[in-house]
Amino acid sequence: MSEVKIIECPRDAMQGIKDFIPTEKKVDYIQSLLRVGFDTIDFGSFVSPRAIPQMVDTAEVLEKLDLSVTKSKLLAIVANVRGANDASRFKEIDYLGYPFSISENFQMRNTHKTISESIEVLKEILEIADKSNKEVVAYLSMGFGNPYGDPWDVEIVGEWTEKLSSMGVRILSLSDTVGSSSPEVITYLFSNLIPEYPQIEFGAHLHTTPDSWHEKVDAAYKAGCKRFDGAIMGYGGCPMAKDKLTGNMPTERLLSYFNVNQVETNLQAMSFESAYNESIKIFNNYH
Ligand SMILES: CC(C)C(=O)C(=O)O
Repeated sequence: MSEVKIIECPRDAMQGIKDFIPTEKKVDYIQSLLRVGFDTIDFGSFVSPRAIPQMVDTAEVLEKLDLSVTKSKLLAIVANVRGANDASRFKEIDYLGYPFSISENFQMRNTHKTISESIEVLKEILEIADKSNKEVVAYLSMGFGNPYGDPWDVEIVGEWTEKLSSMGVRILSLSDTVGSSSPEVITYLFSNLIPEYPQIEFGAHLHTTPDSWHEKVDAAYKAGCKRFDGAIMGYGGCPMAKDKLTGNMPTERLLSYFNVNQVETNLQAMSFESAYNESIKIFNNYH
């Protein structure tokens, strides 16, 4: 039995790559991840192809995956009601991931909506998920700090957690979209929010520079977080934050942390190695 959930995010790794990665290559890469035993694969997004052209073939990728080899669940990111409706048609998708930024500036940049408009969107997405037998994973983007000039403090994060909880969100991933978190803030937030909201599964969607991955994971794990997002080699980052683009938490670092600390992840080492090689093929060839 795994003691932590690891969510692999090929979507976040690929979404900012300019060269179009052919659908078959995406399928091979995601298919290799499906064999590893990750709790969830954040495999694609149903968003405007004008905003994120790389993800235009998410539906086609999904149709080509062989899901008989896996117990991993599938998560697709949606940024509006249209995307949620598109994703909800696929019974293979378990989770609709909704990025909700507590930075007005970033929310506008990411979805062309204000925070209060985005809350209305989230209400509708929760209803769509409910009707289509899916669960919403809400991401509190800029959850650990805000470099875009909007007010940010831990009380604001607490107020938004309360609001999302009252709306029925049951999985809330604090998201460090631009890698601005510090171990102190990570510790403070998880160790206060987790006991206060026992009905919520909290996750850490961390972005990081190579020198600070360990202190971030260590802070989150020791503060009680059991759900971690990562991407092999730390590829990717949010294209809407191009001025502050910071890579994802490298999955191999997460795994080494859990290995050293004897935390069971139940991942298949050999399959992870093949997936690692598959992802290197992609990221060496497409930029
Ligand atoms: C959609 C979310 C999870 C994201 O990729 C980010 O905030 O970095």
